[in-house]
Amino acid sequence: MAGDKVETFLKSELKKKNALLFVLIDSEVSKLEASSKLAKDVEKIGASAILVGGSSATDQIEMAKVVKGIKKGIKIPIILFPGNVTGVVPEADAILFSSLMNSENPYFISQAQALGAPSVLKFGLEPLPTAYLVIGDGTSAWFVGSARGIPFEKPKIAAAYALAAQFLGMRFVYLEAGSGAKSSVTPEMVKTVRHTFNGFLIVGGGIKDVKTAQNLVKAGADALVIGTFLEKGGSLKKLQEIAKAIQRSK
Ligand SMILES: CC(C)=CCC/C(C)=C/CC/C(C)=C/CC/C(C)=C/COP(=O)(O)OP(=O)(O)O
Ligand SMILES: O=P(O)(O)OC[C@@H](O)CO
Ligand SMILES: [Mg+2]
Repeated sequence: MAGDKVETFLKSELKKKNALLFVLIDSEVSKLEASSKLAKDVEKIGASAILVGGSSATDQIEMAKVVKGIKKGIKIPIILFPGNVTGVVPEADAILFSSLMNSENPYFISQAQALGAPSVLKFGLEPLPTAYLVIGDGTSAWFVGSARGIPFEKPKIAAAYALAAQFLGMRFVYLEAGSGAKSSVTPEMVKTVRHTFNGFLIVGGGIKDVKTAQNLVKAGADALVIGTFLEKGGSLKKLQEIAKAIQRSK
């Protein structure tokens, strides 16, 4: 088995930094050269991991190339963020082995996982057991994953799912407003989930400014995921400001 190197690394980073920044690279959007450079740059400014994935990333060959290319230049872990079995590729360090718990389609709750698990083992990827909870609607993850989006203003429902995840032995919860979401998950929802869930709490979707990031971390997020901001040409300087701000905002 792949051991628990990445999970241990993330926990020790968390102790040092208080909250972590994960950068999402969508292999459909950023091709090989651009993503290798991006990964190096974001490592320099304090990102703790690179997530590679996309809800419509079906080109496994391209994704494998991107992972291989990124890996050469960085020390922080590469964590796969699969939208389907096609998101399982070799040479990454770990995988968000996620179940979209609030999907209406059992495929995204347990079938994709069953189909992908043998490759995870074969490629020696460290599986990070993750409850992937889609909040709101209208985003790619919501549509592709047939999610019954948890309403933004229903934090208790999110907390109930997070508690169920904990009882099922999952050590990560990912509150996902969706890539490019108009607004991020509310700090109130993060706070409510934080009170209930003991594990590693990831929050993503629509985060693009310091204030939002700080408020989510103050509410209890352990890691924030940022993707679209960079895809849309957001500056590394601003990303660095976000990284610095969250590392002392709890
Ligand atoms: C564990 C394995 C093998 C599979 C998990 C399968 C699951 C649970 C999928 C959840 C549904 C889904 C489609 C999730 C998408 C996750 C993801 C990579 C989102 C990133 O969003 P973008 O793909 O960047 O959004 P755009 O498509 O808008 O770019
Ligand atoms: O692209 P953004 O909106 O930063 O969202 C990141 C991630 O949560 C999407 O899965
Ligand atoms: Mg994308």
